[in-house]
Amino acid sequence: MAPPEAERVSGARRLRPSKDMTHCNGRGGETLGGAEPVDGSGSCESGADVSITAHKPASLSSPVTAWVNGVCKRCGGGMDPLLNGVHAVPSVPAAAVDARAPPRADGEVTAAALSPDQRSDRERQEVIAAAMRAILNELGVDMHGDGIAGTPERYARTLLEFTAGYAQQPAEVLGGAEFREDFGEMVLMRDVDIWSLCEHHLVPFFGRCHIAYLPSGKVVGLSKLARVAEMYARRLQVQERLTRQIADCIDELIRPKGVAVYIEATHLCMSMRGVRKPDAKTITTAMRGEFATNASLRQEFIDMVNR
Ligand SMILES: Nc1nc2c(ncn2[C@@H]2O[C@H](COP(=O)(O)OP(=O)(O)OP(=O)(O)O)[C@@H](O)[C@H]2O)c(=O)[nH]1
Repeated sequence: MAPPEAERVSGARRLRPSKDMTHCNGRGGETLGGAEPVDGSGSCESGADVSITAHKPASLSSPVTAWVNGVCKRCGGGMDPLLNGVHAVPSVPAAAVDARAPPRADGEVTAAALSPDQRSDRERQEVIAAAMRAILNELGVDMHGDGIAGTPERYARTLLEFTAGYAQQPAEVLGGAEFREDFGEMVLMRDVDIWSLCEHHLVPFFGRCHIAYLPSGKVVGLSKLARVAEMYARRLQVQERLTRQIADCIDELIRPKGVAVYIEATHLCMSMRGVRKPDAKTITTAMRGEFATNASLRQEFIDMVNR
């Protein structure tokens, strides 16, 4: 008798087998052929909104049953986004695992490949976790330990946090916190910590950002300057682009007489790998308006930053 189709469920549920299923080999590894379908066995404790299909693995005497956060408690294996690895597959579109973003003329990395509208946050997390599980499997990591078992899901949440800035828009970040004020001198916010991921190696770069502007009839809520920096830092970046984006955003949103941004950062891709120069620091600046045209004002800004 042909096995029933997998049912789409969420929360704790029963698993039903499908002939299209890939199988657990008890090691969270390769696909096995010829496993017996299991009629209505298995349950899921993950609460994940995915369709999961299950077969009785050839190498196991009882069916795959217990899933916790997408991890099989029997073998530590998970869901293979490439449909050919580990024993269950989340029901996300094939396009969901295509990490290629459409190229943009200005070379900027967009979120298009990371957050298509058709996918929920939960689905995105599952796709990333599944890809991470495949990577860990490929590295030969034993996924049975208490600490490592939930790492793919943990990593997915972390990566989404690191890139949360893609979902934010400048106007929302500013939130209308502009106040008419008769103050035309330089406002400088120093020492804003930034943590970002370099788009080349996906490892952190971090440092300090200093933002100044010359008000033109209105001032902006101080926290919003730091929020603008945070929004752009929480994306895959290069330091130069991050610096430019912060300056342009403030320039366009509040139309001051000038904006200056100064970032000093350490790139772990240069410290813990590659050329291995842990003390190297990169400084980038972006000057707009009077900061670009008035050398003494620019110097005053630099002096205040380095004071
Ligand atoms: N301009 C710029 N370059 C960066 C930034 N972050 C990382 N990089 C550089 O991006 C470059 C990528 O160079 P590739 O030759 O493609 O990569 P790679 O073989 O890993 O290079 P190495 O880091 O030299 O080992 C490296 O030189 C990195 O130092 C950044 O924020 N700005």
